[in-house]
Amino acid sequence: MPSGSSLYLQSAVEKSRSSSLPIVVIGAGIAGLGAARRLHEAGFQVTILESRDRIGGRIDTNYEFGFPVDMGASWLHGACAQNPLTPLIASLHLPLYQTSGENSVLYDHDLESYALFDMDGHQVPPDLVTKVGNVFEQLVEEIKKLLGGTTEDISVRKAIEIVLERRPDLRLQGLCQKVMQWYICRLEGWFAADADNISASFWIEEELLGGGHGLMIKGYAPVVQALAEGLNIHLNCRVKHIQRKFGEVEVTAEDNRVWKASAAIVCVPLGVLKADLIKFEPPLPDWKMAALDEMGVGKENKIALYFKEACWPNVDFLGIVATTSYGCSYFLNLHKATGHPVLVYMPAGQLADDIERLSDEAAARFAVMQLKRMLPGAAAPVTPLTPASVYVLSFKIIVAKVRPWPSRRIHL
Ligand SMILES: Cc1cc2nc3c(=O)[nH]c(=O)nc-3n(C[C@H](O)[C@H](O)[C@H](O)COP(=O)(O)OP(=O)(O)OC[C@H]3O[C@@H](n4cnc5c(N)ncnc54)[C@H](O)[C@@H]3O)c2cc1C
Repeated sequence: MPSGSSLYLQSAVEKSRSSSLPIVVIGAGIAGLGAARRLHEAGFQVTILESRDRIGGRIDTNYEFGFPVDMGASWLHGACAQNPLTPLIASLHLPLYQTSGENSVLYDHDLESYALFDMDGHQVPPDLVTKVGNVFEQLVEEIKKLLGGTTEDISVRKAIEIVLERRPDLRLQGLCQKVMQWYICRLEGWFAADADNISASFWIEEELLGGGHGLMIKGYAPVVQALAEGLNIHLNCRVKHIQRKFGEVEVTAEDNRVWKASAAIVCVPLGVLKADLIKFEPPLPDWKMAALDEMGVGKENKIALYFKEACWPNVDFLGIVATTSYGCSYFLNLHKATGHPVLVYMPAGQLADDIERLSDEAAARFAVMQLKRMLPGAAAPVTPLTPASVYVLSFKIIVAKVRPWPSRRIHL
């Protein structure tokens, strides 16, 4: 028997179908465009309202270097038939470059195609990185045991601390300790948040689609454009108020334009809802507010550096190891995947926050300084840091899969 909410949904769908009013979708990121496309194909009238002057949201393919560089999302995580984007990507003949299979301990990378360096430019022997990777996997297993059977949650950082107290044999020293911090830095990059702010149970429970991780080497833009094709989209239209009255919805923009709709689908980032930037009337129900409270937002930025030629090892990823995850660095080498001599520096969490406070030039200098630490001889081929050779993108609000944890501790 259908539940109350599915009956409500069914009657809302019926009403929208028979209404002369459109369904308004708020936000033209991939979620909004995906929803609008499905509705359009099912015969509904749809209007999309987008606050920026472009579509795509946190998908942003930049062409300033003369070829596509994704400054927002760039991987298809889960390159398999079950991924709803797969048929679209296949129909557009967009090639994927696989950076790792599904069991990569380094999240979206394989151990085979990386080069790690210490702060003095010495390459970390690959077998040492593999050895630390094995310890990291043991840590994960211990954290699973720690959290098993409890509904309480702690941060990843806390979980690691507790496990290391219980299992001092997993505590590493010297270069191995630094490599372990790089693994943690990668975990922080995956969640776009520091280890103190990532829910350990969410991390452990997270399930990914199979098929590994494929880089969209021609950029994500064609996917966004295909979804948006033929849809009625209003740009520069920031919604500030959504009111439900008499079976209809009234959506008001910041410049006081009003849209009447049979229904509204809200596809703005979590951070926008958490910051209460859109007023709902009647207010959102308590269960939705509780769900918003339960999740946090994080940050990941990208700085793309364009070189005259590639002057670094032919691996997918370059990184610096350090005594803290904050001090570690991480670059994606687009040269291996695309042939273009571009490195993309990808800070996350607190580091992304700090870098965001710098000017674009200073942020780029910081990224180059990190590169010089790894490869002191690599600085010369860098073209002068003009806007044409550097592209910096700051996403102020991004959804991190983070859940706050109660202050109560796990009872050991
Ligand atoms: C640097 C970076 C790298 C990433 N890499 C990957 C990756 O490789 N693979 C991957 O799968 N994911 C990646 N992600 C995450 C991915 O980009 C996002 O999960 C996804 O794009 C979110 O889509 P969305 O439609 O939910 O939100 P968004 O893309 O944020 O879209 C929301 C839209 O709502 C608009 N909006 C906000 N407020 C209002 C308002 N009041 N009125 C009207 N419009 C409004 C925004 O302008 C925006 O266009 C990355 C994210 C970042 C920042």
